[in-house]
Amino acid sequence: MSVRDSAEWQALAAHHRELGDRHLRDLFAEDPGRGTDLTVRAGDLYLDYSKNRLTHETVRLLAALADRVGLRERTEAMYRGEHVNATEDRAVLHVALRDPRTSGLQVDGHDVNAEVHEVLGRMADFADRVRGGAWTGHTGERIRTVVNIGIGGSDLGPAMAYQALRDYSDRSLTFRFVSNIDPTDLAEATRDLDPATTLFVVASKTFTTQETLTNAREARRWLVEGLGGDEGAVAKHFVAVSTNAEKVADFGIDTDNMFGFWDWVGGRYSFTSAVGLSLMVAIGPERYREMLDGFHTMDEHFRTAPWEENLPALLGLVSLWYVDFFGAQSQAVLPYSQYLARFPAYLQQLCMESNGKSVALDGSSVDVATGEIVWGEPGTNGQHAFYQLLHQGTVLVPADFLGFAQPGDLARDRDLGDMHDLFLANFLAQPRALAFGRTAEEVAAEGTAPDVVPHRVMPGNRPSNAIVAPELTPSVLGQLVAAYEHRVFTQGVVWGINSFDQWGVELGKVMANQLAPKLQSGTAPEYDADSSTNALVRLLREGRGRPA
Ligand SMILES: O=P(O)(O)OC[C@H]1O[C@](O)(CO)[C@@H](O)[C@@H]1O
Repeated sequence: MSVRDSAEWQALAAHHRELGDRHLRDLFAEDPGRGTDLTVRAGDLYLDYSKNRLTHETVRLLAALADRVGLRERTEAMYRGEHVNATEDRAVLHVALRDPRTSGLQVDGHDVNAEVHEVLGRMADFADRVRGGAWTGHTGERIRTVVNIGIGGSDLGPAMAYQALRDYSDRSLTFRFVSNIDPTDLAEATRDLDPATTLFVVASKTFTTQETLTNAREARRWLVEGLGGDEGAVAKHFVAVSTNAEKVADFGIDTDNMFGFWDWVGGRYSFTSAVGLSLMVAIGPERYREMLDGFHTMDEHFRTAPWEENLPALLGLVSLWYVDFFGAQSQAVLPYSQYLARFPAYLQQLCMESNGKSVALDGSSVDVATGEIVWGEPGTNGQHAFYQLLHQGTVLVPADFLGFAQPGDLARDRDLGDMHDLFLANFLAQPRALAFGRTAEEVAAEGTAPDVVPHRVMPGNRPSNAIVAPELTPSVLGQLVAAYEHRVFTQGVVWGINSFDQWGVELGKVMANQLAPKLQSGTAPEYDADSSTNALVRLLREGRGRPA
């Protein structure tokens, strides 16, 4: 039976018909306790979801829907290591990556905790050696720059987190992240580097990804050439992070220098696996453990808290309320922290690769809307770019505002507290303006010319969440990312889809492999694709000075 036919879904539909047009101004006027009642705390995070178009009754109905679809049972099945990724017949155990227990959970005949901690130990040893200068390059010099080569889940997590936790990173080391197969990405990243002091971390779950292997090959060529042509240099300057030891060895990286993980870690859920190696080198094993503990705090909260007090579940259920009952198609994520500049990009993969699905677990087509377009920019930059549409446009865009009471040590040491207050004032003002707006009467009362009044009216009733934490520490970052991971899972369970596969990205990869020889060949190729692609191939070949 489709979730749509359930009594719980129908109750929400009926409730939406009653509540749909109610204005947040009225909801706040009717319920003075709303601004503190519709909030929840988990770990260091405080979620205020009162500026959403809902009431306590909505939350009760959404919680009933979560029960109806068996969210609790599905969560337990995931944490137990059942193969909840049915289309790939795999367990989904990213929560085990941050579990502080060093042994116990048995899955498919393996002690998962023990294996996780063995790799974490090796990572810590390696990170300490690079940070302390004991790991030296081919010429005996210490490493000064770490270049992470990976894409998707093997890039976005560490790249986002490195930026988020710069305040905690070893400033004597430089970190760069190369992902795009556009040759300019690698060329720019290595342009001013000395091969003798550069270490490459090649991260790829499968170790078959075209972008990563091509970049890694070019990086190796650059390194070997730069160090006098000695292939022996590779061992000191390349380490791998992967599940595929065979392919790592084929590539020419000694598997002693490989940090493994497992097929039960999905790419976009892999940043707390060995994929976090570059980050661990940056912030050190101790801070890294604090981050893992932050993840674990949220994992336990999600597993145990009742839905109405469950921060990730509420995030998922409230967003679903907009997607399925208000027809919202996108979700803005607006971090008021420059350190979180890459957070929206990270969430794009997490949310859209997970829940951009139109087939249910049983193979039928879904009959409810799924997924959302996730996007955003750090405040206040976004305010001067796209907020106009959020305030007065015709589309409904629920937004998550993220804010931190303290700006971090660097800004604090420079005594920039007043500046941070201004920043926070913006963080407070925007959701308030979105929710409550400004009426025509209010605009006219300010002496606005009558013909301009309609242009200056702010309709309000635009929903948002505020997520607040004391400071962006490693632990808080972990809590935040885990909250969004479980938000995605919550949505996926209600929608009845598999949030852990990504078949939709395969076809483009196959076609790219078919088209590459047509661009590369020295003679005019056979034009056997569609007429549009054929014409574009011809144009690009001409542009590259090749016979078309
Ligand atoms: O880590 P790998 O195997 O190189 O894959 C990179 C990315 O490619 C995808 O498979 C598809 O985009 C992602 O899920 C994954 O994070």
